[in-house]
Amino acid sequence: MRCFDTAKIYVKAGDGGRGMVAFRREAFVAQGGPYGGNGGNGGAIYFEADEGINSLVGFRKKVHHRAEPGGNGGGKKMQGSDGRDRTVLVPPGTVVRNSQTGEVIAEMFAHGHREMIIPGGRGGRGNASFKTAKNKAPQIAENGEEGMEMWVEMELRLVADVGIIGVPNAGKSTLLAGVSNAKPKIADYPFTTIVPNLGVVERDYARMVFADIPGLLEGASEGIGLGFEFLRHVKRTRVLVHVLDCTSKDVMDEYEAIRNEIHLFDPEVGEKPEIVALNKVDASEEAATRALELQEEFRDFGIDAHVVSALDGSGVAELVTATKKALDALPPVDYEAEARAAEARRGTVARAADGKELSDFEIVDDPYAFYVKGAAIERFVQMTNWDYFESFKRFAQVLKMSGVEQALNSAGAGEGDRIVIGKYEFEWSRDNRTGALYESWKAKMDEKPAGTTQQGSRHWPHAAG
Ligand SMILES: Nc1nc2c(ncn2[C@@H]2O[C@H](COP(=O)(O)OP(=O)(O)OP(=O)(O)O)[C@@H](O)[C@H]2O)c(=O)[nH]1
Ligand SMILES: [Mg+2]
Repeated sequence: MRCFDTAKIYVKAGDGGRGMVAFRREAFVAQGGPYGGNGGNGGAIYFEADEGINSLVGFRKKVHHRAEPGGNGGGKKMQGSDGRDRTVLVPPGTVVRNSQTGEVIAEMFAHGHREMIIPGGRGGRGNASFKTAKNKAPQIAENGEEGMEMWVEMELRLVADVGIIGVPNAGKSTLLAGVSNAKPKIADYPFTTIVPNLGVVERDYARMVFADIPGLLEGASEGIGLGFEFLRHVKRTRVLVHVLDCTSKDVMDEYEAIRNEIHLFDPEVGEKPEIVALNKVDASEEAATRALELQEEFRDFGIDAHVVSALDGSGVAELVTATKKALDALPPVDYEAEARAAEARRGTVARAADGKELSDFEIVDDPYAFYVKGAAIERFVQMTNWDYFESFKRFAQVLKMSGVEQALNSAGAGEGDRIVIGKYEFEWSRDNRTGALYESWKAKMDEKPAGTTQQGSRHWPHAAG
């Protein structure tokens, strides 16, 4: 079964720009201070609900969505430019989940609702930012933080005011086509409609959105048949139009079956105002007579039932008028409150390393290497620019301060063992005197092919420790 109301896409925030190492060189300034600017921040990924879009089908063609990286810092303390944000437009009613964890990260209900999904990577600091009383001429700068990437799953929950429900073949799609501009699939066998159709109905200068809810049948609330998927769509409608086929032998049984399903699925949905359409009265004399009897029966229950023919349109205008009256009687939807409530229901998307300490890590080893796993230490390593010896020394310092060095030594890491932190791999050495550090840094720099940078290289080993 193909379903067009879900999609899976890849989003990535922009990487932060690299910080620069530069020194002031001006006539009459004898000892120029550090003058390297910070990198700009990467662009963020935003989602925005737009009523001009009514399905997720377009995301089949466009799967990857990336925000712009930040610019690198320049000399004269020039800050790199911030990367442009990327906004992904989705139809109102889209629920966005982290596809790995299943966690809901945004609910895009009202038109215009805009939300940041992933923050951009932070710009790396240039050497001007590293100046201290002790080190007046730092030769150190950071890489920008990598922008987070994520696969997200989107599901379109219809935002329809009116849900058309009924057993298969009752005439739901025919009714939707009759009242609105929609062109649903209509055929003389059950389950023609497997994707909910939406139709916009204009009445008295007001707009109502009708949804043709397909495939409701007994057992649907337990996930049997097609029903369960679509029952979810009924949730957000405000009024139900229940279509009955008067040519059927057991109209009342069918009515009860659907009511039971809805009630089992969600009692709250069962509480929504319901209007009954006694359909197909044009089909035969019997159907017309039966319709009038049924109308009486419903009246006894206090239910407003309309005799209609979705096919030739008789009674349909009155049905729409009654539907509008039922809608108008309900309190208006407070979309802003809904958006606030939705936001309160979930946590904010934070950078993985935010709020984490460098000392929050664990050591995992296998025959290949010792892995140091911790969001903050991984970010630190990723942002280290190995081109500068001072960065390398700072790295060695951080390994000591955070307790990583001690943990690796206790775990049995020995001379020449492989250490992996995030995407970077190192060779372990217990000798961490400055001279030894410098030798190993220099050896690796010389080894590096000319013209390459270390950015993004997975296996550029360094001695450290
Ligand atoms: N005579 C007559 N036939 C109708 C009427 N309404 C629908 N039909 C016919 O009934 C059959 C089913 O109609 P649909 O509108 O596809 O029914 P549905 O409820 O959407 O069915 P599913 O999508 O399969 O659940 C089609 O052959 C329609 O032409 C009506 O008012 N009179
Ligand atoms: Mg249908």
